[in-house]
Amino acid sequence: MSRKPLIAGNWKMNLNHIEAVTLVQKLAWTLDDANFDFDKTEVAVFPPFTDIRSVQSLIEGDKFRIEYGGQDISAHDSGAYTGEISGSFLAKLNAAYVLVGHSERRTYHGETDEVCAAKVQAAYRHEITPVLCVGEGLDIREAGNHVTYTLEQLRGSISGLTAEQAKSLVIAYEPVWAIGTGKVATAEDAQEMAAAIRAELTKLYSADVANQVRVLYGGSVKSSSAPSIMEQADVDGVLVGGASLQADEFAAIARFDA
Ligand SMILES: O=C[C@H](O)COP(=O)(O)O
Repeated sequence: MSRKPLIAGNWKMNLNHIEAVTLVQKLAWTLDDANFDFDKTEVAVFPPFTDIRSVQSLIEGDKFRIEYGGQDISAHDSGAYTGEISGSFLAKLNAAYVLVGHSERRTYHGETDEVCAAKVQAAYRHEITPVLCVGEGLDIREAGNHVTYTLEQLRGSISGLTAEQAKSLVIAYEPVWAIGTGKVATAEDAQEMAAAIRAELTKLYSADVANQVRVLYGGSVKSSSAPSIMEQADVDGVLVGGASLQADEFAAIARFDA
């Protein structure tokens, strides 16, 4: 079963819509100059909501083969939910992906597994692929409970998901202690969790479903660490934060096998 690698850049709350256009242009040109093979590896960016229309216009206008998505989605489709963004709005902007349950949403906005499960469902209602984020904090890792904890978070966040839906799911394992800290989990840590996630999906669904799900690693990924992470059998991509804000560095991560 061959899963197409996904190199995803989560800009978090960085770059306004003008800066967004500059970055995407530079990224596309850098990859083109390097004869990047978009058939072999997918590249996606997750800009702030206010940037997405500009990013869409640029990508569609210049026929760049870069995908894009939202950093969050409302569990609701419309109504009195001030500040929230409906999946229907993201779909109208041709967003291919949406992040769900990023640790910063879970930590600062109190998103529970139940909320994440509703957001995953909202994404599927609007034919957007969710990139579901899971991962443990430092205390849990140090106590050696990281696999149990992360799998429990996974089960809670995909509750109600059908096998058909699960096949296209993307899961990002992001150990919280490695996010923005410069501490990268080892490639073996990433593989251990990616394999555990796939084994859990086999139990919940089937080996066929589990083999189609893409599992990414995220947490302080740089162009120097990406190749060994991407070599791992169960790791299908990376979710990059800080390093995705520099076109050259993000392009170098996408060219992990160059
Ligand atoms: O979504 C991305 C992750 O939170 C990783 O961020 P980072 O690469 O800045 O550590």
